[in-house]
Amino acid sequence: MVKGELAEVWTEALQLIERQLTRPSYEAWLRNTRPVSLEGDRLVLAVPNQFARDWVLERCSGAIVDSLRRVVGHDVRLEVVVEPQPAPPATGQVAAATEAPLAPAPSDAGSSWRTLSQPLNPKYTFETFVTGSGNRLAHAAALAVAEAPARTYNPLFIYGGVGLGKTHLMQAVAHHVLRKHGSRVAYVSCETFTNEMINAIRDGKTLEFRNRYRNVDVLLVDDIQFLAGKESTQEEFFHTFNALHEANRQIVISSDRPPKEIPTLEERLRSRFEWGLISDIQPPDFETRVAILRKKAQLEKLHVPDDVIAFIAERIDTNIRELEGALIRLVAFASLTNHHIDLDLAQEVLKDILPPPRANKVTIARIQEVVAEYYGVKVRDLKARRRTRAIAFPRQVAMYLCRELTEASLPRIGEEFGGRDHTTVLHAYEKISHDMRHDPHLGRQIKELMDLIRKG
Ligand SMILES: Nc1ncnc2c1ncn2[C@@H]1O[C@H](COP(=O)(O)OP(=O)(O)OP(=O)(O)O)[C@@H](O)[C@H]1O
Repeated sequence: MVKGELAEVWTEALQLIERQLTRPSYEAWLRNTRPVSLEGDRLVLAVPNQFARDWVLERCSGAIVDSLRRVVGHDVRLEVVVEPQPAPPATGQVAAATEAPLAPAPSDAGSSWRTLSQPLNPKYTFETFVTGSGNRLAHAAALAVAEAPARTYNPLFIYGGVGLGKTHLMQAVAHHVLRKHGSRVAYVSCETFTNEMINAIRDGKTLEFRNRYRNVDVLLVDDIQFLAGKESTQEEFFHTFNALHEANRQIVISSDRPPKEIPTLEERLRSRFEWGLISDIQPPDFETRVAILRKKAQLEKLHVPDDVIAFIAERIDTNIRELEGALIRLVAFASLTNHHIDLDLAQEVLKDILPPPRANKVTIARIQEVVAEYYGVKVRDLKARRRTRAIAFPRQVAMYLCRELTEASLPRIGEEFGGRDHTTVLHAYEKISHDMRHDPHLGRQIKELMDLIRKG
């Protein structure tokens, strides 16, 4: 398997493995693994030392093999080798991190500066971030902050559900600031901040810890909800926040919920988080999901037909990580088994990971299936360019039902019927509505079809 594909497969597998292990175990042992090769059913994994090798083989080979089976669709034999150099970070997010993540270290900061920021994923930039109704405001605010740190919203607080792009957006700010201003940027997860603080206390180096964090131009802290219940970390973060804010430095924070819903967050911190701008990210709508998949395919130079993209986008509607995961799984499977990617393959390969269509959710695909069967034509014909009367009528009925029973826009319905214009859909809708009023027989057919479609 070529390197890029292997990285993708491993990225997806890591996301599944992560769910099966405790966070500290995952961070300690799997974060620094590197996939070396996957030939046939043999996966070679590199770890930094013998201890890690023993641990991985003894404690998580089951999780690894199990996750890989789900990604590539067959059993995999695991081989772990020791690679003494520090392996490049290989979590889902940073698998391909190659560029130097930090701005040039200020001469007085020395090596401690280098250890301050976590590595950035080179792919998480504004250029690769697709905007849509759910994230437009958060994107605009992040861009404004990146363009002019500490001059617009300070702090910027971004919150949203799992896998909706908070980390991507935070790191896009970091990349942009580094590139444009060459400033000192620190991107850390709340957990890293906490761990570093604990270590500093243990090693009697609290002063150094403070100086490091209070000397940056832009501080980005991811997943701040993990401050909940950690009193001394909250205390420390409070002072860091004040020092930076007073010195007119930019602070960007992300969380899975708004400040007032973070339990046991001290009032003084909560109110500070609310000083600047609070912006949420909502799940993407269908068009944005399609655009994200297209962008991903384009960035990875993958050819994925439009109907396959629409199929995945229709079925995964809440989590962008899962959306991308489904695409990667499909591409990996097709490449491993030398298959051409089409809708049949997508349905087969993704059947275990896609949520079942919601019982009461009527989709365009469902309407097309029912109408085609009812009138004895093929779904393929409904989507074809042909205009014969025998097909035109069921097609118009199907378009009418799509407009009545789904929330899809006219252009989107047109897209699903062989890329027809939205005016064609509107015409079909008006024609069938008109005919129904004059033809009770047609009225009964439509009613019958609606019942069949809703039965699911
Ligand atoms: N608008 C977008 N355009 C392109 N890719 C996106 C977008 N939003 C999210 N992604 C991709 O989806 C994946 C998950 O995003 P990310 O890790 O930023 O989510 P998150 O909100 O931080 O999740 P978590 O709550 O688990 O920390 C990433 O691969 C990211 O690149």
